[in-house]
Amino acid sequence: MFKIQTLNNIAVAGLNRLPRDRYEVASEIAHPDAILVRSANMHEIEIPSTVKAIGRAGAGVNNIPVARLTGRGVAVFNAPGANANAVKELVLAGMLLAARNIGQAWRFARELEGDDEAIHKAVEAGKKQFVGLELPGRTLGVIGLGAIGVKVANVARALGMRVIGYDPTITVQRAWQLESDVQPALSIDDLVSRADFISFHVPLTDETRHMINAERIRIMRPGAVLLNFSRDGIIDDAAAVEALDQGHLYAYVCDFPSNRLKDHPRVITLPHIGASTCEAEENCAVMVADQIRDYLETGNVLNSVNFPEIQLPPNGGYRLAVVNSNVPNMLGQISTDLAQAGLNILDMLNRSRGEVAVTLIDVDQPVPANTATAIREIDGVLSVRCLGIGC
Ligand SMILES: NC(=O)c1ccc[n+]([C@@H]2O[C@H](COP(=O)([O-])OP(=O)(O)OC[C@H]3O[C@@H](n4cnc5c(N)ncnc54)[C@H](O)[C@@H]3O)[C@@H](O)[C@H]2O)c1
Ligand SMILES: O=C(O)CC[C@@H](O)C(=O)O
Repeated sequence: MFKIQTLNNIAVAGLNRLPRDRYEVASEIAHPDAILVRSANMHEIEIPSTVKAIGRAGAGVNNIPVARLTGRGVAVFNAPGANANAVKELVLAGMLLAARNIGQAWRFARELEGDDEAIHKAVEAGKKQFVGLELPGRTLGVIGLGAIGVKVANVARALGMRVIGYDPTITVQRAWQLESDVQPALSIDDLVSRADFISFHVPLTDETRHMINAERIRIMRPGAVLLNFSRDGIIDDAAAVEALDQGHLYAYVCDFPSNRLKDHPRVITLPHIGASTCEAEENCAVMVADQIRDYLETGNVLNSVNFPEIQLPPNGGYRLAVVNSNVPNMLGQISTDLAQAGLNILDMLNRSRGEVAVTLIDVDQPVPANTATAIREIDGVLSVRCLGIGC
């Protein structure tokens, strides 16, 4: 029986991918084999030594201590692209909210008082405060052209906007998906100096933290709009508020409220709902539950942020799944231990990524406990699991 701990609400469609005759799933559970999480901060919690995998039902993994877990041989999975459409739609809504002053206009309308004739008069007198602008012909700059950024760029093109993008590590797959008339910016400075709307779709890392600061805001076009549906910390909020107060920026739309931002008249904050649609929550939960199940049952790895992709079709026999440091002579030592136990290797696959390697070895008989222990004790081996029939 595998034990799965959930740290956040995970859509039922995903949990249903884990058959209850083989999986126990609960928010509080002793000795979990894997953890399913959305945005809960895992940096501060103790992750039990029994955990072999973390499944992030979403894109960003900055809430997970990935490097520490890699050192322990724990695989971290996410759900690339599974919530991208949801975020794209909210970014589009954010651009329209800002361009047409919808928040302020709505508040004005809600506060109208008197009979209908008085309201009609106040409407016609007051609406000039909310004159907005249209999107066609304006320039959108997209920083980060991954699953979300590409969708945002393409939908803006479809609306008649000019689009420029910046992503020094764009993948070939994403480049193929991008509308051909999206122009590459030379640098972040180049992009921010040419855009009317700037939308961020990068992970939060040491490199991207405060990617937008006072210096970069100074080179933005007067009246520019910032959209942050990426992560709190990508934009220096204090610098953005100062530029709004000085009238240099027009609006700031973001998914990360704070005391500084939530009541500002030119800021629209939403409570981190970029991925909060039924469709996105289901997509993420199903994708990540399938990946966790595959990893626990077969050792195969798909969509991990720290482990190499590895796929060895299960043959119904006995499998050893080893996670080890990516250093010389690991395979030699492991196969020597197997040979000493009289086990014949039927199939084997080894893949590495950075400092970590995963080795899947199918053998003709169950792996004796003392052989598994001997392999576990090899210097550089991070984890060993015996999988399949009889293990
Ligand atoms: N608001 C929400 O609810 C919500 C939902 C989903 C994702 N997100 C955030 O959005 C981020 C992006 O999601 P995604 O699914 O598009 O991820 P992704 O991995 O598909 O794309 C991220 C892109 O950013 C690029 N990038 C990395 N560093 C960069 C840099 N310094 N400059 C320019 N580009 C850089 C990468 O090359 C990649 O193409 C996530 O990491 C997460 O933080 C937020
Ligand atoms: O789980 C969520 O609701 C937010 C997910 C989002 O921030 C992500 O990075 O995918």
